[in-house]
Amino acid sequence: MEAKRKRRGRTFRVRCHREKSSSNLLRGEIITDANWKEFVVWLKSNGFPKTKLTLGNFQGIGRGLMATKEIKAGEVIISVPKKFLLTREMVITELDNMFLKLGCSLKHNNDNISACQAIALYLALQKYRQQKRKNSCSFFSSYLKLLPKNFCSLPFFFDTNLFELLPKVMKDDVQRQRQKFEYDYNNVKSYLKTNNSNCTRDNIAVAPMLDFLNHSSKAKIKGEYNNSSNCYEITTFTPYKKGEQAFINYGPHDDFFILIEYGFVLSNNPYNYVSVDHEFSTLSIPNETIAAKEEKFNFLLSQGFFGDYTLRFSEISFRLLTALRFRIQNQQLAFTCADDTSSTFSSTATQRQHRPYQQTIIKKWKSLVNGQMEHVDSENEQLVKVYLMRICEFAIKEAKDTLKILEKYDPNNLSILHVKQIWQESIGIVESYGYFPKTPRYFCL
Ligand SMILES: C[S@@+](CC[C@H](N)C(=O)[O-])C[C@H]1O[C@@H](n2cnc3c(N)ncnc32)[C@H](O)[C@@H]1O
Repeated sequence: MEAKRKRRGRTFRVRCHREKSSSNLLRGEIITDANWKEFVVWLKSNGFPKTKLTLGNFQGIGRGLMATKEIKAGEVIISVPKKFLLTREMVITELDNMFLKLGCSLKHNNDNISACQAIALYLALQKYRQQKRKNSCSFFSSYLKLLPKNFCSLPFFFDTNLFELLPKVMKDDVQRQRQKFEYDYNNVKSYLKTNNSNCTRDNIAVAPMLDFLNHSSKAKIKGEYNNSSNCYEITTFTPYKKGEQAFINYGPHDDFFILIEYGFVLSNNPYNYVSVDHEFSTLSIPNETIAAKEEKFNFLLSQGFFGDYTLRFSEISFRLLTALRFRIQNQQLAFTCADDTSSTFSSTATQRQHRPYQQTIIKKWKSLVNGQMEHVDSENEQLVKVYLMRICEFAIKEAKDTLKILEKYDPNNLSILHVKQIWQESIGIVESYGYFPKTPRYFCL
């Protein structure tokens, strides 16, 4: 009796409310709108295998799939029969039917369209029909109604100002993605006019239900086509309790890639990295002439060691270390040849006398690359640490300067938050590197 009275008290209710809120945060809320109900009926009436998953809304993530019962490690969580897969072939058949119904007499050359282009065209036409409130005759119409209404968080859509605040490596990839889009778009236009076009073959498919699964780098899964059941199956090796969100793993991707391709970022993503190519190139090394720097960069290029220098959580790329060990050797040599302060690596006549030094440097460096030697020597290793610190300081400065600029932008804009997180993660990575002092020091060598 006493216990019962206590359970009805205010503290109990507050605690219950708090527990409920925090479990909602983890578990999300089930979505039961008309579109979802129609989708479930469509799946069932067409023989889609039963799943222990339902659509939910999860705080901080959005829609995803929730376990309706306990799921054990090793269970197949989704099995998509072939007829539910929106493949290139399936879409082309649907497009042909659509064109026929529209009275289009043009014979499209289906060899000239890739899977990605055909699926995009099909989805765009379906969306257009939906907007015009025309009845869809597509087998997939119940699924198409559930596709996200917008997808604007990709850097593809960033305006020039925000685009300029992305790390350089991301900018290059976004530009490539924009060019690819332009190419695909033009190819689809040529296909519609039945002009000849050139398309590279790809192999993608859209899978109802399966495509509601969100990504987690911790999710352990296997996805493969089962030839005996003719289904694409997802097996999870991560168990889930009833009410938890189930995830798949889109691959070992860093946040640059995830933001560009999927429009979100993860915190503490173990695959994140900081690119320091620019910092390496602009590093000022005493006694290194412009000609010597160029010669060294050309040498690194010829050996396949130029660029792609990265820092990861407590890990410096071998490429960066190896390039640095090579690049700063002439500083050491410049100390030994104090009467001549110009570069060992220059090609001027006065420097030819230093060719033997150059040969020694290259020989030592090749031993490093082959793994025959670990370091050039202790002095070189000391200098490597000094220059690594400089690189870290420059990388942190760039991140902090960009974050300062981002402070002026709308703090509630999702894309701004994503870009901020990218730079904050960069600071975390650089600071995780042991040589870097927490309070920045600037060197004057
Ligand atoms: C295959 S869909 C997954 C289902 C999607 N959430 C939906 O509502 O249809 C992939 C998209 O889901 C979102 N997403 C996936 N994993 C996420 C995560 N861990 N955090 C935030 N958004 C995520 C991204 O917008 C991504 O482009």
